[in-house]
Amino acid sequence: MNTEKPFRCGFVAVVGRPNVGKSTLTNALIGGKISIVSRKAQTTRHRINGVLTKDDAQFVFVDTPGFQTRHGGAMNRMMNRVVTQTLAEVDVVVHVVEAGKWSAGDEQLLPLLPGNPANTILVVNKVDLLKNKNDLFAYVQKRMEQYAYGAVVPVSAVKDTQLDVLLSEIAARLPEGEPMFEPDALTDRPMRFLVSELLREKIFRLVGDELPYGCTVVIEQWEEDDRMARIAACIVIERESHRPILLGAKGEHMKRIASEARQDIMKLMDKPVHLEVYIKVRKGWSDKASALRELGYE
Ligand SMILES: Nc1nc2c(ncn2[C@@H]2O[C@H](COP(=O)(O)OP(=O)(O)OP(=O)(O)O)[C@@H](O)[C@H]2O)c(=O)[nH]1
Repeated sequence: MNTEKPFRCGFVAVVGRPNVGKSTLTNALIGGKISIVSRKAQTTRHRINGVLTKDDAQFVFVDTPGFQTRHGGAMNRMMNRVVTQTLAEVDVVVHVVEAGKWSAGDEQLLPLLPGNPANTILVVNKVDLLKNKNDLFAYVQKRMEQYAYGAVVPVSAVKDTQLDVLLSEIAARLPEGEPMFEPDALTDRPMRFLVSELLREKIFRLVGDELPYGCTVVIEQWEEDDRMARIAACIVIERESHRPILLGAKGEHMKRIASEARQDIMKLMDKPVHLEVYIKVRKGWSDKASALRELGYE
């Protein structure tokens, strides 16, 4: 008789209102490495945030595009549909909330959670900030009255508390199956590619709905030694009129894009990073094969 535990592999979505600690948690689970897969290489429609491979399970963390609360009306409804669909397609949903806190943003997510709650795990993050741990019980009880989560795991993503418990709760809910990715394949992606993807992600998140056409990010300078890295990145836009959108009032969009990207790149490279980001206009670049080649896109 074969008594070995079967290997499990599946998709996990981490959701929650802004600032509850989703990125911190995902990075802590993946082991500090941010792994991004090129969309072209994807075997699935989901955008993959990272993959964690253990002895008995592979966890494929996917992004949940569309969840935002700043749009009203039709836009919001459309966005919500995307979220609902993603959450219905993944194997496990991790709903992150902040210990002791519940706000309108949390409330808005409830109707989007899957109809069958057994594979949805409530993660109560930031328990390190709780003054009185006894309050946790009443807090969790309230959450369970709203939605019958399959499991509840209080954690601290920054202090690495209970993350192993969370992983085993997720693993138990993944379907049996062979790993979809080589254990190290994703972390071997060239660092430059990851950095440009990180920047693109920040741009998309901040001004994605306003920029009428996509823009591309080209890494123009890369100097690195054991102690630090100096990176210069250029955001190539198609029209001069897109520049003010990217810049924002007093350049605040660009500042935010660069500073958030820098934080992530530092985590990724595990050393201080000096990041310079500037904008270049390349008229109609996306139509021109030669321009694309020049920019490193075949
Ligand atoms: N004390 C404490 N702070 C935490 C914990 N997890 C995350 N944080 C902090 O909470 C803030 C938000 O964390 P993020 O991981 O950026 O949150 P997010 O949910 O990904 O936020 P969005 O990207 O805006 O959706 C950061 O300042 C984190 O350092 C935790 O377990 N304990």
